[in-house]
Amino acid sequence: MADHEDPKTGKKNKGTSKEVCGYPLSIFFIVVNEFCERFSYYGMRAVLVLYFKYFLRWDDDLATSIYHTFVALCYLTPILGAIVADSWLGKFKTIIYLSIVYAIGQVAMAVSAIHDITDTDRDGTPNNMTFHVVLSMVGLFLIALGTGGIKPCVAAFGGDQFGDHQERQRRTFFSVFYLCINGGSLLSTIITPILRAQNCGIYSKQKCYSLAFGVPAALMVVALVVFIVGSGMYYKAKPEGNIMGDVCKCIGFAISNRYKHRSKQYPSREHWMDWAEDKYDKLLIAQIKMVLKVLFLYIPLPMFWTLFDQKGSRWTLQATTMDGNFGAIVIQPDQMQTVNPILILTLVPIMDSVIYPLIKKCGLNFTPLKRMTVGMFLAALAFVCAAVVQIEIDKTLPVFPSNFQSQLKLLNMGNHPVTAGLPGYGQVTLQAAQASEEYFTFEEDQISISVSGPEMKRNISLIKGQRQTLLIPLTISDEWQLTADLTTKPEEGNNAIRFVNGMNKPVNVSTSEVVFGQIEKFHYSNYSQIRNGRATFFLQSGQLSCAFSRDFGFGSSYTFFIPSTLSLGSNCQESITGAEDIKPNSVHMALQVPQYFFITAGEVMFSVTGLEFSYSQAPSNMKAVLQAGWLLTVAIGNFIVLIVAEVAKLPKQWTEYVLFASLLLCVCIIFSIMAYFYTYIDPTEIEAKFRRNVGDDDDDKNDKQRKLEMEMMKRDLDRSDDEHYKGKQTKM
Ligand SMILES: CC(C)C[C@H](N)C(=O)N1CCC[C@H]1C(=O)O
Repeated sequence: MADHEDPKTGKKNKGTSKEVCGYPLSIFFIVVNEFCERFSYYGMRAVLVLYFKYFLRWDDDLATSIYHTFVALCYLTPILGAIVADSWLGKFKTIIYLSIVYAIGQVAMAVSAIHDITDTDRDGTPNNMTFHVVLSMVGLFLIALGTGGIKPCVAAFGGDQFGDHQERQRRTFFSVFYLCINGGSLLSTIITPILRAQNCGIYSKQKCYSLAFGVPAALMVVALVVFIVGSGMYYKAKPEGNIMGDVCKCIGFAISNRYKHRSKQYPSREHWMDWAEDKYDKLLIAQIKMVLKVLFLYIPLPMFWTLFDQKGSRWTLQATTMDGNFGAIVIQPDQMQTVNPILILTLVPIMDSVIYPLIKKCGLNFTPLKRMTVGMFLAALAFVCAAVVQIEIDKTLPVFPSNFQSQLKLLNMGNHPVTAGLPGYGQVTLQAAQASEEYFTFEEDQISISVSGPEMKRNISLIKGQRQTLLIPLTISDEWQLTADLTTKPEEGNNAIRFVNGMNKPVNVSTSEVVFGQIEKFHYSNYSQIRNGRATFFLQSGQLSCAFSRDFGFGSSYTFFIPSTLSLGSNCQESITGAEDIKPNSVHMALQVPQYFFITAGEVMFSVTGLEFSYSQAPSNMKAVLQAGWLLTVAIGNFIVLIVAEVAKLPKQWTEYVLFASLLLCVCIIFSIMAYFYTYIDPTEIEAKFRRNVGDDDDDKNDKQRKLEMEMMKRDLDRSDDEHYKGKQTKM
C-alpha cells in the first residue's frame, strides 16, 4: 500500500489500502487476529479456577481471589499498552511485541500444567509444586500484560485503517470486531473445558490442563502470525513523541499557572486548560480538552459493567437453584453464561441492519450517547427481570429453620408401622421404612417423643438453626440416632445424597464416580454430591450385591434407606426408598433468558457503541489512550461488584438485584444529563484547522485574523451547539 501524504495536515492519508466492498483489506487480518486472541484469552480463563483448585491444589478462596486479581489486571494493563503505543512504539509495534509476551505467557501456562515434569515418583501428582506455581504465576502476569496491553491498540489500530470518508464502514468494523470477540470466546469456552476433561500424560494419565492451555497458546501464535502477514497492508500512524509525558506536563502547567493567576486582576479564561496557552501549543491543548471531555463522560460508566459482570457470579449462582433440563439437552448452571456471546452474535447484526436503520427511518437521531443511555437502561431492566425470577425461586425454596427454631424429620427403620407423638403436631404414623414427608419445626430445646408399635419414649435434644432426622430404631434396645441434615441447597445445582443402613450388617455403596464408603449397621453415610441425570448406585454387603438407579434433577437432597429386609436376591430397585429432604429446583432456567436478552441487548448498544465512540472522539495521537480509558471502566466495574456486594449484604437476593437496577437507573439519568451537554466533535477537522493555522503562521498570516480563527476553533471545542452529529459538532 502506498500512503499518500495530505498536503494540508502533512500526515499520511488513511483508507487508501486495497479495498474489498468498500472496506480496507487490512481489516480482515485485524478481525481474525482479534478472534484468535479472544479465543486464547477466554479459553484459558474458562479452566483457570479449576486448574488452581485441582492441579495446584489451592483452596476455593485462594483460587477465586487470584482469578479475580488476574482478570482485574487484564483490564488495568491497557493503560500501559496505550501509553507505550501512543507515546513511543506506535500501535503496530506495540501489538507485535506484546503479542509475543502474551504467547510466551500462554506457553508458560501450558508447560506449568504438565504434571510429568516434576512427577519424579510417577504417581500422577507433581512433586515440586513450587515449580508449577511459579511458572503459572509468571505465565499469568505475562498474559495480563499482553492481553491488556494490546487490547486498546488493536481496536484503535483497526479504526486507523479507515479514512475520513469511511465513517459508516468504520462503525461496521467495530460491530464486526465485537462479533469476533464473542465468536472467539464462545468457541473457546465450549472447547477448552472439553480438552481439560481429557486424560493425558507421559507416565500417568491426568486431566489434561496442558492441552486446555496449549490450544489457547497455539491460537495466540496464530493471532500473531495473521497480524504479521497483514503487515504490508496496514496504515501505521507514527507516534508523535512522548505524548503522555507532554499531556501530563501541559495539564500540570495549566493548573499551576491558573493557581499563580488566581487573583481577580487577571481576566478569566474560557477553559482552565487555556492557562497552558502561555507555554504550550494550542493544538496539544485542544487535544487534551477532547480527551478530558470524553474521560469526564466515562465517570458513570463503570456501573454498567458492575451489573454486567454479575452474569458470571450472581446469575450463575441463581442458575444453580433452577432446573436446567431442556428436554433434549441438559444445561449446567455455568453454561448459561454462553447465552451472552450467542445473543451477541445474533443481536449485533440485527441491530446494525434492522433496528438502527428503522429508528433512522422514523426520523430519530439515535446518536451514540443516546444508544449508550438506552443500553444502560436495558441492563437495569435485566436486573429487574433477575429480581422477578429470584422471587419465583424463593417461593420454591425450602423453609430452613431460623436461629430460634429447629426442624426434625422422622424415619422409621423398622419393619412395622409406628405412630409417633410429637408435641404440637399430634400423632404421626409412618409405614415400615418410611420417612415423614416434611420437617416438623420446634422452638423448644428439647422435646419428648413417644412411639407406639413397639412402645418407646425418648427425650430428644434439638439444635437451634439445624435440621435433623430422627432414626426410629427396629427394636427398643437399639440406639436412637439423630442425623445432621442440610440447611442450604446443595452447591452448583448438584444433588446431595446419603444412605441410612437399616440392615444388621455393614454395607458398601458407590456409583461409577462417587464412593459413599462402608456404612455400619443402623448408621448413615455422609452426603455425596451427585450431578443431575440418572445415577446408578451399587450396594455390596457380604454375598449381597445389587444395584438401583434414580433420576435426579438439580439441587435436591435425598436420604436413601436400605431396609433390614434386604437380602440375597432382593430387588434393590424396589426395596430402597428415598426421603426427599430438599425438593429439586422447579423454576426453569429458561426464565433467565429474558434477563440475558436485556443485558446483551444493552451491551450491544452500550459497549459496541462505546468502542466506536471512544475512537471517533479521540484526538489522532491519543486513540489508544482513550480505548484504554474505556477498558478502565470495565476494570472499575469489576471492583464495584466486590465492594457493593460486601457493603450491601442484603438479606434477600432479589433486593440486591433491585438495588443494582436502581443504582444503574440513577447513573443512567446522570449520564443522560452529562451526555446532553456533550458536544460531538470531529477531531480530524479540529486538528487540521489548528495545523493549517500553524502553516499560515509560517506564511506570516495577519495576526488578527489568525487569532480570530483560533478563537472560533476553541469555541468549537468548549461550546455545545445544535448541529447534527456526523462530522460536525452536535449535542447528545
Ligand atoms: C463475557 C463475554 C464472553 C464477552 C463479552 N460479551 C464482551 O464482549 N466483553 C466483556 C468485556 C468487554 C468485552 C470484551 O472485550 O471482551
